[in-house]
Amino acid sequence: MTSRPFRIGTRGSRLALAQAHEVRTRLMAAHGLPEEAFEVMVISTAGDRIQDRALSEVGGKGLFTKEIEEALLGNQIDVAVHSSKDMATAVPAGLSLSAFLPREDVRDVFIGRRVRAINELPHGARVGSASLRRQALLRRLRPDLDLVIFRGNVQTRLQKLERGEVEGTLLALAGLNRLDAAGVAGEILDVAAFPPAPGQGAICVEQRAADERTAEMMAPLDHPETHRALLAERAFLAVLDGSCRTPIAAYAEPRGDAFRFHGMILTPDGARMHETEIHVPQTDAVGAARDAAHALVAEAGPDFFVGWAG
Ligand SMILES: NCc1[nH]cc(CCC(=O)O)c1CC(=O)O
Repeated sequence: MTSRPFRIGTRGSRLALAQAHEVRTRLMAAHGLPEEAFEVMVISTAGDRIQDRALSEVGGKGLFTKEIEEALLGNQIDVAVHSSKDMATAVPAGLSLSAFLPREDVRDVFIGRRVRAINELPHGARVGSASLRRQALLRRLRPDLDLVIFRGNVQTRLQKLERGEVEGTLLALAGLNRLDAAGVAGEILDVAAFPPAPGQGAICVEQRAADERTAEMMAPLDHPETHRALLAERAFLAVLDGSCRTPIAAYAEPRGDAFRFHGMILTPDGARMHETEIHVPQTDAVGAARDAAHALVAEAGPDFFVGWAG
């Protein structure tokens, strides 16, 4: 270690900070370094500042990463810690994803204000979510619900729920676990009926591609199985759509040396859905996920994707 601390860049939400601190803790353990060897640097992103519109309206996933990636490229930080789910499929030139931490729980949960489960919600109840995937999946289960856009970090959403702005919301269990807040979850949703977003539950570390010293620092943190799952899910997403404008779910579930890969595309109203399930050796998963995505595109037909525009 040289004199200056190793700089870990992150957004400033409590979840983002918890994730950055997890990376720091793992680096301390892997390299026998004290806390002072690291500096966690908070970087504000457009996604954190714009709270009143759906992400799909204001430019998608890059919103949470652009300023952080600029800080990496500008050598103001050494690594950036992200939720893989928030990452666009294309990594900017000069950067690379060098480590994926062991995956947390991939499931979504329902959190109700006065009920514990989705099927207990009264007819027409208002439910908030900013995720087109969650909205579409929820519409399939409960077409009667009044779904509204619900942005903000996890704390903000829970406060809005408590204030009664909505009767329920959906969040990733991974985030709640990292915030020690899983107690608020009413119903844990099954991955078959409610498959996660590509990358959900996995923290990833981004760095300058040519920074070999940092690559060496990060190597012991990488969890190969999660890394392979994430590459497969991101390959599936890349074929279908690089942004978060569309309801797409993908989960490469480890089964021994293989993955059970489940991919799904939906129209935003949830009325139409196409899904694929394949079993594939982990080392072949990227190509198989890409093929599965192309097959889904063919199966759905061009008119399916008209509903995805805008
Ligand atoms: N879009 C925000 C976001 N990005 C990652 C997580 C959860 C943690 C994870 O998936 O690793 C969340 C909140 C949520 O969806 O509940």
